[in-house]
Amino acid sequence: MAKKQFKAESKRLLDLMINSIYTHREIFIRELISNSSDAIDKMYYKALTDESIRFDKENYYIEILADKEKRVLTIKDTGIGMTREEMEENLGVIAKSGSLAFKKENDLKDGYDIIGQFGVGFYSAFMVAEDVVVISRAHGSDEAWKWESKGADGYTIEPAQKDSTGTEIILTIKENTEDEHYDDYLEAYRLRALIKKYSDFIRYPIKLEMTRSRLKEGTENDYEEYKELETVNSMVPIWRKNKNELTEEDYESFYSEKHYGFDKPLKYVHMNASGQVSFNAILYIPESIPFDYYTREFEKGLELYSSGVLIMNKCGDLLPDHFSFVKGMVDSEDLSLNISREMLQHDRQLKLIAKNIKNKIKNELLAMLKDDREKYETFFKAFGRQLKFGLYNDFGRNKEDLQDLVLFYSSTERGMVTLAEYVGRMADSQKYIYYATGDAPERIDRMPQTELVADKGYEILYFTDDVDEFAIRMLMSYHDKEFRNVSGGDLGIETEEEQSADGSETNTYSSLFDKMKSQLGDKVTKVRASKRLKHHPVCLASDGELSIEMEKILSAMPNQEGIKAEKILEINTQHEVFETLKQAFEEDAEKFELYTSLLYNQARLIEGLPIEDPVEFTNQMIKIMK
Ligand SMILES: Nc1ncnc2c1ncn2[C@@H]1O[C@H](COP(=O)(O)OP(=O)(O)OP(=O)(O)O)[C@@H](O)[C@H]1O
Repeated sequence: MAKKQFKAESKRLLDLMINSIYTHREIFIRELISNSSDAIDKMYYKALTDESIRFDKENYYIEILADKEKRVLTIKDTGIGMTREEMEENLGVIAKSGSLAFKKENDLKDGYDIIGQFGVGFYSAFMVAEDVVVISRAHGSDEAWKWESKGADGYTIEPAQKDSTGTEIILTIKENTEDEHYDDYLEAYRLRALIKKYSDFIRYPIKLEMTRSRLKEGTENDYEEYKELETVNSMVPIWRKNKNELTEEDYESFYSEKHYGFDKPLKYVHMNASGQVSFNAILYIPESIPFDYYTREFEKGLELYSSGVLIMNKCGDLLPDHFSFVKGMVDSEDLSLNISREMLQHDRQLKLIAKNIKNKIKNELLAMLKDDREKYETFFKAFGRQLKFGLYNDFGRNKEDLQDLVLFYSSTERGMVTLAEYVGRMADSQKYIYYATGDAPERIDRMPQTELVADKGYEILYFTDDVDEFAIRMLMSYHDKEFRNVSGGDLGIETEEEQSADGSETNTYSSLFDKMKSQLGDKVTKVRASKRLKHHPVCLASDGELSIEMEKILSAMPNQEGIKAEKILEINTQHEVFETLKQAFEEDAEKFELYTSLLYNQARLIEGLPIEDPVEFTNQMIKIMK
């Protein structure tokens, strides 16, 4: 029998195929199963137009058998098979796809499931096999043919024996090497996992031969091994089913089957989109935070399928960072896959799908916020931080998507509120949206800086997360209402009369304040009479771009230690302590110095800032206690 040679280009191509197209050897099984599925599909389509063919479902399946001793893995199907010519054309010419040709000839529109299109998948078998035999009998033919190849050397075709229509691919699996454990592909449990991973939604049964053991008949503890075919794949993808037929339990079991999380999903969304781009998606919002969510190791993304075949485990491009908590899958036939089917060409369709998904998640969250507040707050507890990071990132580019989804603790409502709710409640006289920063609501409640705003009866948003103030600064305003830190300069509250009174107070005591300032040096930029303090003698404020809270956060980061907020020491001139201070200013320089230092340190303590010299501070306390 004459050995036919691959054309020179084909040889190189085959070499490329085997060594560089695919990153994971294991996908050979996906490729061969997809071919078998295509071959059965072709029978199905033929039966649609040819009355002589009956398509009885039970006769169409794929079988996978592994023989460890002989190192042989066989993939059999009852599909359309190949004639001798088809073998020549499809297996002898790389990048020739009989499946694509079939799709074109039969004018199959999108929506049909034929998977093959590049004419290369078959050769991935050479990544794991040293020898590949294909025995096939075409539909309507009574002869069978055997194709055999060891790779780049070429192939042979000869007559063969086969009783029924279909194809058998017989792989002699390579010996193990230091780097690669080829034996894996002969282990039933491993094969089962691979089939589940890549080909779970192939529409025809994939039957895997499993070795099991049972008690020998007539014996009490004598076991024997036997072989049994087990259907491994789920076949009908849940996302193709009619939504009305599916129950909450169906979605929940899909969530756990796919290992999207160990929790119960808080919400699921089933999308069937058509139009500019058609795709199906099942998305989940988890109930609890994955343990690695707020770490660098966390990888966002959705599973991506094309015609039911897994293309990517985590396609990050499908989700914006601020919705990175979403789990689930997308299936679309409109994607431009690259030849390895492992990646997508950066494509318009994918962008369109991502945009649709983003809008859908946003709307679902808004709906949850409106209709099920308790659930939304559970969600926000877990992932609210990520939404706030989203507001801050990319220079606030996503604020339209996110500003109505964030919640903050409210001083008057004693619970979480939206910005819209806050603004809706604002009094006519109120110019700004006020916020205060601190570790916890209870601590912020007691902050002297909140006194004036709270006394006016205005609501204050409590920022307890590191990211809050940064996010809000990026947002700048909400529906034309600007944000104001209660510790900041102009609070827009005082009447003109009050303002000039405060101004004149600062003037009245200017020499006293100057003296305090010169003692404190660079520690503060200014000492002034406070407009906001009611019951406390002293506080720190900052007028500049950077608040004291932001300084705390930034200085905890590496290489940011030098960042300082402008600090202003504010003194309550109505407080009785101020009387003592005034007296000391007139009469006792040493006492004045002591009081200035103590007041400054108290202001730092209230602000949650460390005291620069704790020993000196306690010595000073002892001095006044004596
Ligand atoms: N099990 C099979 N039964 C019938 N024909 C097959 C079978 N396997 C492969 N073929 C034929 O061989 C051709 C080449 O297969 P190959 O896997 O290389 O490419 P493909 O499936 O067409 O495209 P892709 O590279 O996108 O998978 C197929 O198009 C099909 O015509």
